[in-house]
Amino acid sequence: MVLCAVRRHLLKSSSSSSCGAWARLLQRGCVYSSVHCSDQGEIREKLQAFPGGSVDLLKQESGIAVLTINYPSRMNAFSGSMMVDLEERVSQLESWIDCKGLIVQGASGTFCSGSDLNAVRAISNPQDGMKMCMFMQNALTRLLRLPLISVALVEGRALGGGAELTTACDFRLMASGSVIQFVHKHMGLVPGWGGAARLVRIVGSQNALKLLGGAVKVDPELGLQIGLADGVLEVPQAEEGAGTLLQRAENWLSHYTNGAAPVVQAVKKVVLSGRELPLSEALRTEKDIFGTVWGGPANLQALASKSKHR
Ligand SMILES: CCCC(=O)SCCNC(=O)CCNC(=O)[C@H](O)C(C)(C)COP(=O)(O)OP(=O)(O)OC[C@H]1O[C@@H](n2cnc3c(N)ncnc32)[C@H](O)[C@@H]1OP(=O)(O)O
Repeated sequence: MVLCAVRRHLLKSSSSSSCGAWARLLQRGCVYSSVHCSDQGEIREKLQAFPGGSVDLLKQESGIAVLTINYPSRMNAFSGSMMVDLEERVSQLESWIDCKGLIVQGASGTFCSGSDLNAVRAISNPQDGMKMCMFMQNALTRLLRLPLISVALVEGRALGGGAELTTACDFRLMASGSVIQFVHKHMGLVPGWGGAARLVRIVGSQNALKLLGGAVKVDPELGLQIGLADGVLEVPQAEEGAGTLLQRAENWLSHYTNGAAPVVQAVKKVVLSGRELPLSEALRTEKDIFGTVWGGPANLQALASKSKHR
């Protein structure tokens, strides 16, 4: 119910800024609206029965947030309570007015090894499996639709649901030695957190079929070649200091997040509507979003500075 209220608030504030089509797109953030509202409590309760680890959010003054998947003793696998945590962190990001960027990373040198297999074994009946899948589809769809530019910083392994999580970000940066692998077939599964639908849009259906059908290990070189990776970062040597990989990722992301928050957010919104809406609706949405930045502070400042684009 709380989540529904947040969403209503978001929709209201989006509509009042004359972005009706954008508001409708946000509304689509709930892939399964019944999951989002009425069944939410029941699913949350079931997921909370499998505790462990956490998903941590650090919002920085720069407008860049860091989301950390944190369960090192299980290679950052998602326990049930971490799925609920993730959804709550996404809600917090949805209501962050000054957001510009997000880095999604794993704790302790590895990204995420998918679902916690202990929880998977305990909820292996199809009904509960589908509810978990719908919950994660909703959370990850809302993550991808945030009005900010997101990047998955993949260090170590991103396996199964962890590989799916990388596709819910706008970009993927692979650290040297890292691997993204959709291991689902080896587990007698297919992606269920929306990872297949998103993968097809990122690498095309031929490559997606190869990656899923062959459970291919994607290293940084292959990642760049097929467009799954947007960049490769060298893992810094120990003497260079802790946290340096994250700093490198922040530097990389800053090329896209420099500038005023409303403009960065508008960039993401026009791209998202272009990708998700039919052309006529996307054009109308683009016009509405254009209206929110035209004559705005960043636009007026740029006009006053007589800048040349050399
Ligand atoms: C729709 C979602 C579908 C899914 O995500 S299904 C899950 C897909 N993921 C997997 O199957 C990953 C299975 N794990 C592995 O392959 C290996 O543990 C992995 C990640 C390559 C790491 O190998 P190693 O470096 O040799 O380390 P290790 O095996 O000793 O693991 C360290 C501890 O972490 C645990 N762990 C790793 N992945 C886990 C998982 N997904 N769920 C639950 N526990 C997991 C592992 O059991 C081990 O724990 P412990 O030290 O034996 O208590």
